[in-house]
Amino acid sequence: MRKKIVAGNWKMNLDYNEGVSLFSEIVNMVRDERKGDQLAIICSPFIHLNSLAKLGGNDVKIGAQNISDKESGAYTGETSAKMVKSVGAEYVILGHSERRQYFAESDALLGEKTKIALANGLTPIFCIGETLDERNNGSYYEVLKKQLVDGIFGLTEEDFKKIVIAYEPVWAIGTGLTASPEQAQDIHAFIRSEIQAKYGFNTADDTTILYGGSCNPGNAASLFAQPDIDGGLIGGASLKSRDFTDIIKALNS
Ligand SMILES: O=C(CO)COP(=O)(O)O
Repeated sequence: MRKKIVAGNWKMNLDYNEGVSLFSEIVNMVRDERKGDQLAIICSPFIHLNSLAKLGGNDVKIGAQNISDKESGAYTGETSAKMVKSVGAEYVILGHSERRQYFAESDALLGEKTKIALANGLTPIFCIGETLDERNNGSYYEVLKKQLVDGIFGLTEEDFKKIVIAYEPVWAIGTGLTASPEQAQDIHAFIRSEIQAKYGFNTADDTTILYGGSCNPGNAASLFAQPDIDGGLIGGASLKSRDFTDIIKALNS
């Protein structure tokens, strides 16, 4: 049975005190709303991880938004998977379009980061998504397939079973333009069929695939009602405790 997940991506927002305070609110609210088999995750900047992991308990899990592709050593400014794991984080977002676009992260690099995350006991939330041009010129299935093949289809089946995938159309991120439930379902079914072709039915059926891109309390329920959408990766709305909790509630509707 695949897990239902709502994960917040705080991106580069909130100083330390603001982060701890928002997270405490989220934990208190989520505790009352979350059903036992559902997972709430907050992916914060590195600075917050240690404190949030102590506050979250079983109600809200913690993830990072990036890790180094190296184990350790003379890489000034980098943070390793082992360091992230050592403070109690369990997840890491990899392949986010902002990292692909602004930090030139390639599929090959992301493949390395995925392996190093898994080797250190972190669960990657691996993002893929097409740009507006790629949507308009009809190349998006090809683009998404390449991101899957070059990024994560090199994993053994045992490792692949541990990861979470997020479909985030770049044109929907932070724009207020959400993919319609039908558009998102179409892509999620496509992703699942590619996983099935590579790893077989059971692995495909068990893989959690999240939708991300202007997901909010008003549209979450109709997205999550689609058969291949298993929850969301939430940017802006994860910075408001009520909105984030309402999106978790939408998993039940
Ligand atoms: O990038 C996202 C989550 O990773 C989505 O961001 P928004 O929800 O702000 O569109």
